[in-house]
Amino acid sequence: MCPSCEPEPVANGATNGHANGQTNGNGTSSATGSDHPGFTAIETKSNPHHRSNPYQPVGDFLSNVNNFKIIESTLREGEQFANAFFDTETKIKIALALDDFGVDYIELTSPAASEQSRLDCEAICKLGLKAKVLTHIRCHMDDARIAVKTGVDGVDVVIGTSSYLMEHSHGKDMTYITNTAIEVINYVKSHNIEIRFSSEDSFRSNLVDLLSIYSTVDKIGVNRVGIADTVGCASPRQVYDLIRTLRGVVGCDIETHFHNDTGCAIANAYCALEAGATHIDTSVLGIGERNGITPLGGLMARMIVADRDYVMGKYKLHKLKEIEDLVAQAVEVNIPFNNYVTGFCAFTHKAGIHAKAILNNPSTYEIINPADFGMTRYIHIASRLTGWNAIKSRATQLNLHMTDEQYKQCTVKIKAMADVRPLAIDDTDSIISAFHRGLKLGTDVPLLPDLTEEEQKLLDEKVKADAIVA
Ligand SMILES: CC(=O)SCCNC(=O)CCNC(=O)[C@H](O)C(C)(C)COP(=O)(O)OP(=O)(O)OC[C@H]1O[C@@H](n2cnc3c(N)ncnc32)[C@H](O)[C@@H]1OP(=O)(O)O
Ligand SMILES: O=C(O)CCC(=O)C(=O)O
Ligand SMILES: [Zn+2]
Repeated sequence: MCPSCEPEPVANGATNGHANGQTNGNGTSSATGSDHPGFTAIETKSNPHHRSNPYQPVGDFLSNVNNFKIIESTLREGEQFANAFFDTETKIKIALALDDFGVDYIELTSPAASEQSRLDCEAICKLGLKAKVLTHIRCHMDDARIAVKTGVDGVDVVIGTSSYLMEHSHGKDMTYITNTAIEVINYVKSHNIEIRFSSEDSFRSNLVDLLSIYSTVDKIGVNRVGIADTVGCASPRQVYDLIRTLRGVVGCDIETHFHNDTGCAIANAYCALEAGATHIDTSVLGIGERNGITPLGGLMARMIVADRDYVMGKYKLHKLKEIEDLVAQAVEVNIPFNNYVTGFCAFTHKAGIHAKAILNNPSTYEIINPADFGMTRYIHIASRLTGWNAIKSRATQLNLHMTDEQYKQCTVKIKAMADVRPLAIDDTDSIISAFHRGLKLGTDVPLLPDLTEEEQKLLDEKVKADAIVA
C-alpha cells in the first residue's frame, strides 16, 4: 500500500442533529425526523481517499473528458420545467451563482418569447459576468434580429430536422432549413456575435441530412454545431457513434444536449465527450421540459471521477449545494434523497460491512470524496444492520472504552432493540452508555429509559432469542 494512502484513524464523530432533521455543520440538509424516523448516522472525519483506480477514463485523441465546457441552461431549458417561474431578481441570483460556480456559458430564454424575457436577457447581459451569455432562438430572422440587440455574447439557433418535427412542428423541408440557417448565421456573425447551429431531435433525423447541414454551416464559419436528444431516446452507444462521425465532418466545436426521459442524460453527455464533443448543456437539478436534461451536479459527479484536477480547478464544487437549494426553492421542489452528491444520503453508509470498511478507508465504498463538494460523510449506527466495528468507533468517540468482545455484546443489544423499533442516534448512544455503566457496576442497567412496557417485553424476548442462537 502506498504510504500516502494509509487510512486515517477515525475520530471526531459528534452528533450534529442529523437524526433530528436539522442541518449539519456543512449546511447539508439531512433527513427530517418525520420522513425518516430511523435515520441515524454520525459524521466522520473526512479522511483522504485512496485514489488508485484501475478503470481510468478511456483516453484517446478524440476524448474531451479532460477538457470540456458547460453551457448552463437553467435559465432557458430550466424555464421550460413545469414549475418554473423566474422573476427578474431570481434570474439574476441564479445567473450570479452559476457564474461564481464557474460555468462557461449561461443560456437564456429567447427574447422573442415575451417582453419580460427580452428585458431580463438585457439585464443579465449587463451584469458583467465572466461566463458568456447566450440566448436561444428559432431559426428565423425575426428572432435573430431581436437577439442581436440584447447584448448577448452568443446566439444558439435551433430547428427540428426529424421528420416528426419537419412535418408536425414547423413544416419546413431541409432545403428551406439550410437556406434559412445560412441567412441567420451570416446575420448573427455580421454582428460579431458567437453563433451555434443545432438540429432539434437529432437522433431521429436522417444522418445524411444532418451531416450535410452541419458541414454547410461549418464551412460558413459557425462557432459550434449542436446535437440534441430532444426526446431522450438515445443510448450512450448511439451518442458515441453520432458524435464520432460528426467529429470527422466538422472542424468547429460540438455542443450536446441530452434529455433524461430514459435515464441516460449523464451517461450520454459523458459518451459525447469521449467521442469528441466539446460542450455539454446542463441545468441545475436537471430541470427542463418533461423530466429535464443532464443535471449540473450529476455531470460534476461523473466528471470528477474522470479528471479530478480539471474539475476541481475549474468549478467551485462546494457551491453546488447552495445553487441547488436556490433553484429548488425557486421552482418549489425538494431535492431528491438520491440526488447526485447533495441528496441527504449520498454519503451515508449503513450496512455493517460497509461501515467497517469506510471507517478504515473511505475509498472502499466511495468513488467521490464528499469533502471535494463541501459535503460530509456519515456512518449509520442505529439499525439492525449495524455491526460492532461501527459501534466500537462510536463508543470510542463517546470515550466509552471496552474490549472487542464487549463491543460485540453491546452491538447485540442494539440490534435487538432495532428489531423492536426504529432507533435514533440518541438511542444508540444511550444503549452504549447504559451497557458501559452496567459493565462498571457489574449489573444490568436498563438500556433505554423510555421504553414502553410492550417494547421492553419485545426486547426481552429478542435478547432471549439471541442468547439461544448464540
Ligand atoms: C426543444 C426546445 O426546447 S426548443 C426551445 C423551445 N423554446 C420556446 O419555445 C421558447 C418559448 N416560446 C414562445 O414563447 C413561443 O413559442 C414563440 C414566441 C417562440 C413563438 O410563439 P407563436 O408565434 O405564438 O407560435 P407557437 O408557439 O404557437 O408555435 C411555434 C411557431 O414557431 C415555428 N417553429 C417551431 N420551431 C421552429 C424553429 N426551430 N425555427 C423556426 N420556426 C420554428 C412553428 O412552425 C410555429 O410557427 P407558426 O406560427 O407559423 O405556426
Ligand atoms: O438548442 C438545442 O441544441 C437544444 C434545444 C432543446 O432544448 C432540445 O432539443 O431539447
Ligand atoms: Zn431541451
